[in-house]
Amino acid sequence: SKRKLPPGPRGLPIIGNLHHLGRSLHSVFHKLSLEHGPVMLLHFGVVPVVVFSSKETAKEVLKTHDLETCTRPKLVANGLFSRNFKDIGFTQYGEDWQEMKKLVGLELFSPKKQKSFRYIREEEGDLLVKKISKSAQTQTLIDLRKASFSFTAGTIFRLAFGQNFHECDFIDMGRLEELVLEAETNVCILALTDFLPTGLGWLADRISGRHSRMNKAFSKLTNLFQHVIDEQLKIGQLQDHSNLVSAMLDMINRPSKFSSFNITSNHLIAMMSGVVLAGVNAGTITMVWIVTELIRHPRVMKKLQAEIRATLGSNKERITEEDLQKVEYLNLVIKETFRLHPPSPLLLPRETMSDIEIEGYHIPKNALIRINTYTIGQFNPERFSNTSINYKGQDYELLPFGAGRRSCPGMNLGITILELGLLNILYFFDWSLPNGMTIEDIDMEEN
Ligand code: HEM
Repeated sequence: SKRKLPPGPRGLPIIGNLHHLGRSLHSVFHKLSLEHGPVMLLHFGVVPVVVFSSKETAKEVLKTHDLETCTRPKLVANGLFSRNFKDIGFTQYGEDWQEMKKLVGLELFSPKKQKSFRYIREEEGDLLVKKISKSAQTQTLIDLRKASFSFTAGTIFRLAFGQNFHECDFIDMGRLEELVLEAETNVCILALTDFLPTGLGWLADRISGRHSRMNKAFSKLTNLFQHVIDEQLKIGQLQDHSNLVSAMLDMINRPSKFSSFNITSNHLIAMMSGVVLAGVNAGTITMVWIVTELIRHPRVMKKLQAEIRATLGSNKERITEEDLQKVEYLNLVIKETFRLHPPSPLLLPRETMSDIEIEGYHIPKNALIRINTYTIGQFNPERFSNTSINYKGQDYELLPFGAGRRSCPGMNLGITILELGLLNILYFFDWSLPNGMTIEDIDMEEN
């Protein structure tokens, strides 16, 4: 009596028509789901992909069937990026993942660590203000993406890697951003090996140069991380565990003291890559969308700045973390932007570990699952004022950090960095578009 999954469009027609559906996978899924409904079966080559695009079905997957769907598929690009699945984000569900999660819980995200890193976040906020002030004084344009990247990456690299990239002699921020973007683009590539029958896809990826492009992008990032590791080794005092990298190096050097989990240098590199991709990109993207939406809605921008300035007082010299979470309207703006522009619009891919049933549909074992939070956001235009809906993973209409076992472990840190950056940007500066540009000129399509 089980219902069969409703098929989406098949094969060649979709390949021929993809370009008019959008530049990104999520905009393609969005448009298809408008036509085919909240549960949709697609065929990526020989692999069934099931897309869920409603809050009800997202809850079924992420809550009711969390345990049966919380592993990750072994996609080629993800494996290359994560040194054969040695990070947290792309690792299959099991003991290694649990150990890695415990490790970051202790060495990066614990309340004690977060407290000890507070000065780093605040200093990076000061630096952001200093940089923008310089441009303001000389009336030079600001590239907000670069400024946001520098702030977010600067903060996360310092607290996770113990490396200050603003004062670093082996790479500058601009080049770092290029490397991260290149890695990000490549980790999202769907290799043909993943979806074509054995051998055929493998060959196609080699002939097309796809495989070697991915490898090159990731090895550039690895070279950079090797520099960071060398610096940490030079500084020594690894046993202090003053950042995630030094803690992991200590565990690699003294395995008998930490015998429960055999950490290798591959875990370390994979972990560093994961932090860059998950933490730095999501934060930067969110900051850019928030300011973009504020520029497009000048009334909201004015009201927000007035509230921030009234709440914090008019003569502050610097923003500190005591100022966070005081401005309720900022929280609303963040939630609304998360709804419209979730930085990870399809979450990370999941895979069913057994047959399951959702809304009467039979989903087979080993199916690839995507949760389309982008469409869920577009389809639930409930406003958040006067509601208790939040982004922490209990409300399935708003899932910027995912939900369930594989949800984002960096949520609190990510929100702290985001709010600190926004308060600095909005308290000290007024913003407008470059000369001659109007709101209509802003390209809102997502990559
Ligand atoms: C605004 C900031 C951030 C947003 C919006 C965000 C969003 C997300 C999302 C959507 C996922 C996938 C969840 C899923 O598939 O269900 C994720 C996973 C993850 N995030 Fe974040 N993230 C942010 C900041 C951070 C930071 C600062 C870090 C670390 C420094 C981080 C580390 C991770 C890791 C390690 C995972 C993989 C979890 C797993 O698979 O078990 N994130 N994040």
